[in-house]
Amino acid sequence: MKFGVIVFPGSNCDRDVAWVTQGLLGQPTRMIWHEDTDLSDIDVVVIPGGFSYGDYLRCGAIARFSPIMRSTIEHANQGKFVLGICNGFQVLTEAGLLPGALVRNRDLHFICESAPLTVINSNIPWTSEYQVGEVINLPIAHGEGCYYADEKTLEELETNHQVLFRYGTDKTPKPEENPNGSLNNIAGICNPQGNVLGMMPHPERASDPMLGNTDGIKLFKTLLR
Ligand SMILES: NC(=O)CC[C@H](N)C(=O)O
Repeated sequence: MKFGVIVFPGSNCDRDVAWVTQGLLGQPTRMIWHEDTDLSDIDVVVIPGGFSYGDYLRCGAIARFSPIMRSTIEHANQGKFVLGICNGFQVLTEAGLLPGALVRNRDLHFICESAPLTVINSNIPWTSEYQVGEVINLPIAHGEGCYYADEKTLEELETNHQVLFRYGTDKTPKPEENPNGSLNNIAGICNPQGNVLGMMPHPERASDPMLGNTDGIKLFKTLLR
């Protein structure tokens, strides 16, 4: 499985992802500058976290116009894997590969902490090593992580089982366990086909045993089976 990690000006989690895919999992990994367009050798495209273009305008709103995004959309439309983490999730919604939007956190603060999440759907390749209802802890670090979508879109996400992770320790959203105000406590979703995943929490920051938490590594590992 060959991974491609996209690098925008302002990305800051690109090396962390490559450390997981290449360093920990031994998979070939290529860093891809956002002005490149060739993804022909890549199986899994990862859009990492960070502050692409300094978060000017809106997180991810400028990055989505980078040349590599046209190729990423083609890659996704061919049914191949795309993962957007944090700023990557914001870029995927801006690019229209995932529905909804990420807006300012409810309390208007940047949040940096470990968040409990419940796995809601383990029926797609990305999450198949987790159990439905399993509670995992992943770091969150964002200022615009509040997931928003209109009522119809939310309903579609729920009925199509596109919600993969919710904040909190229960499958049913518990408002008191919601760190950023995301509707339905949504922390991660996929497209209807299940090949494109976007999530605000950082699985790559909870993968190396040296960091004391490996709850995130299964997300990268499942694709290798
Ligand atoms: N860790 C990240 O990717 C941060 C994303 C974005 N810059 C935000 O603050 O919301």
